[in-house]
Amino acid sequence: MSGFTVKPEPVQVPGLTHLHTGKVRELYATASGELVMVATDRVSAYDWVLPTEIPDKGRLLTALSLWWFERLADLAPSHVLSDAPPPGAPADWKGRTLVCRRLDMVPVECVARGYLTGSGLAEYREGGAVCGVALPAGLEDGSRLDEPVFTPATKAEVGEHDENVSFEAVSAQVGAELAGELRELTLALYGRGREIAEERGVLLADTKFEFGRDAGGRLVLADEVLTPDSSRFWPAEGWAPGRPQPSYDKQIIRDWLTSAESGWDRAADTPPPPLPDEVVERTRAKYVEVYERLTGTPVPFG
Ligand SMILES: C[C@H](c1ccccc1)n1cc(-c2ncnc(N)c2C#N)cn1
Repeated sequence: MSGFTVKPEPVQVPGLTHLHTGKVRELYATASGELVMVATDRVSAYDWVLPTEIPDKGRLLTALSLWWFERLADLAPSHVLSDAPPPGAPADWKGRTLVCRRLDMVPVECVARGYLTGSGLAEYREGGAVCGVALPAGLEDGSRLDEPVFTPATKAEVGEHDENVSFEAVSAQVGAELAGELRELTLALYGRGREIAEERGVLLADTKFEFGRDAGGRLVLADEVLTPDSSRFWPAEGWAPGRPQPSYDKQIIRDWLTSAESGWDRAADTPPPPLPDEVVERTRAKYVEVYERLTGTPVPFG
C-alpha cells in the first residue's frame, strides 16, 4: 500500500466543483468550465503522502511554475489564464492557485532525461536502453547523457508508478504525427530548462511535461512545469556520477525517514511518521533555495 496516510477532505468552495485530489494538488472546475489547480503544502516521499506539511511549498512551487511558463512561452503556449483565486476561494489559496484553460489532455507523461537515474537507470541496467532508446555501455547512476532522451510514460492509476513506454507505443496510441510533436516539443522545453538552470548552478536531471490540445487542436503546455515535484534538480556542485545524487528538495526528508531516528521501516509498507520540526524547516529552506537560485529573486511573499 502507499499513497495517503489519511485521504484529505477537499475544501468546498461555492461555485467550484471539486474534481480530483492528487498527491499534493487539488483540481476544481468553475461554472464556466475553467479549471482551478490548487497546490497544497503536502509533500510525498517513497510513494507516500506524508502526514506533515511543508509551509509555503504550494506557493513556492506555483511561483516557480509561473516563472518557467513565462520563459517557455516562445516554445509552447500555456494553459494558465490567471493566478488569481476565484471569488469565494479561501484567503490562503492566494499564491498557490492557477486558473487554467480546460484542454483535451494527451494521455502521455512526456518525460525528458538529460541524466540517467531512477526508473531510467533501472531500465538501462536491465537492457542497455530506456524506452527502447539504446544508450552507451558503462553509464552509472547520475551519468550525463550525450543527448537528452524522450522517455514517455503512461499515466498510472493512483498509487501505481507510471510505466515507461517506447516512442513506437506512443505513436500507436496517439498517432505518429502527434508523437513526433510531443517528442520534439518535450526535448526543446527540457533543453531550455536545462540551459537556464545550469547558468544558475543547478542540474535539471529530468522532468515531466503534460500537454493538452485546445479547441483549435493546438498543443498547449499544461499541469505544472519544471518544479521539484515534476523534475529532479541537483546542485551542480554536488554532482558525482556513480552514486545517487542528493535531491535538492527531498533528500532531507528521505534521509530522516530512512534513519534509525524515525523508527520507520520503508519495507514494512506502513505509513511514515510525522516529520520533526527541524526536518520541516530545513526542507522549506531548500524549496526557498531552489526558487531563489533558479529565479535569481527572493520569494515573492513574506
Ligand atoms: C493530473 C492533473 C492534475 C492537476 C492538478 C490536480 C490533480 C490532477 N490534471 C490536469 C488536468 C487537466 N485537464 C484538462 N485541462 C487542463 N488544463 C488540465 C491541466 N493541467 C487533468 N488532470
